[in-house]
Amino acid sequence: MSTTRGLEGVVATSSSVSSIIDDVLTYQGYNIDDLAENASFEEVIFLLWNGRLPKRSELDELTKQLAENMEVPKEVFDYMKAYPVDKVHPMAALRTAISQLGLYDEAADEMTEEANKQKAIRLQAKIPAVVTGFSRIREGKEPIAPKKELSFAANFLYMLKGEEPDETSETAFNKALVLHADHELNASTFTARVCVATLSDIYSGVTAAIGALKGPLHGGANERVMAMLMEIGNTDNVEPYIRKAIDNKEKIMGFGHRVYKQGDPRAKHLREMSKKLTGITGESKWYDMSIKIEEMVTSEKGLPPNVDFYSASVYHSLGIDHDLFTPIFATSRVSGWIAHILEQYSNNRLIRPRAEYVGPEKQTYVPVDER
Ligand SMILES: CC(=O)SCCNC(=O)CCNC(=O)[C@H](O)C(C)(C)COP(=O)(O)OP(=O)(O)OC[C@H]1O[C@@H](n2cnc3c(N)ncnc32)[C@H](O)[C@@H]1OP(=O)(O)O
Ligand SMILES: O=C([O-])CC(=O)C(=O)O
Repeated sequence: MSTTRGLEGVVATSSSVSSIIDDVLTYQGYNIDDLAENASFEEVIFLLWNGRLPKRSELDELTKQLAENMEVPKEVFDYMKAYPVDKVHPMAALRTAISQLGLYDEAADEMTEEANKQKAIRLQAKIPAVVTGFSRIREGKEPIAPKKELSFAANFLYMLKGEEPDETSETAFNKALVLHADHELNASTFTARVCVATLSDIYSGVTAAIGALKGPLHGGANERVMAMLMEIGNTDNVEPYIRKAIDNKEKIMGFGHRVYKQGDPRAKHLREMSKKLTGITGESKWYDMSIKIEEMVTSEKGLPPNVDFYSASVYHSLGIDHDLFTPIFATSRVSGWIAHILEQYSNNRLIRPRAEYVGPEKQTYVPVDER
């Protein structure tokens, strides 16, 4: 038996949800550049789940179903109020709350295609209320009920802040949601597929995926990019800070990727958004510092930025708390997880690879008092 560390380059399934070929990312064959410029997040959800873009009436129907399912059972918020909120990371709160949502879904273990599609809508619809509700509760405020007439992106920002976003913020947030929606067999999506391939339910699959996304080598990197920018503080400090990190062989958050070698095609959109939004807020230092870091890490380490690098200054400019960056990633990525979960169910086989045994052999049991 031979092993490949971290399963690098291993093709573990076939999928028609999204592809990365020669550093080009497509969702169901649509280039991400095209979608980022033109699509609403609701259209992308439909695309990922159905394999084609919706007609107007289909988009209206999905939007209506999402709006009707956005509210979260009161028990979920009551339970959140009992969390040690000042110590709990929002990703941990999200992981628990999504698992808890399954307790209040009578169809949680119903495995028909129709039941799973309905649960998919309920999960996608409720995740903004869960993320924003926790954010409000930890500030000692009540969660805000969604407004049915707002877009998915606008509703998220509305429920977070209590006021409807301006058009620039809504457009930027929608674009960020589109850019994060799916990404082939990344670690959290693989986790979701492994989980549901046992024929476990969709809530278990999404809960497991949230756990995987939380880690700093995956979705958790965006929050840490902002922590790095805050620590650096200003453009003059970039050079010595990054030099030290490179010399000490430290991982620089927001750089590198297992699949992309020339660069992550999502980063350029986020870079543009960062430039625009930091210009509007009058805090262009976050963008200027990011550009300087990118120049240094790219030229000295040959590592281009990934999706997490510029999303940090984008979300910061939208006035979002830094520890909500990864839950926002999850709010978008749940659409991709669900697409992969439904695809897995439709052609399922248990995922159970092998491990090469490298431990001791031919051991003989010795009673505990004789060891
Ligand atoms: C949405 C996402 O998940 S995008 C990724 C988000 N994660 C991050 O931004 C965290 C920082 N980046 C990383 O840790 C890595 O680049 C990963 C996890 C994304 C990819 O990891 P892998 O494909 O396993 O690459 P691996 O970690 O083995 O790195 C290969 C080499 O490049 C170096 N390297 C990779 N990324 C970085 C980085 N960000 N900073 C410094 N060095 C790096 C490694 O130290 C290693 O060097 P070595 O061969 O001298 O030991
Ligand atoms: O594909 C990966 O390994 C990580 C990533 O960029 C994503 O999940 O968006």
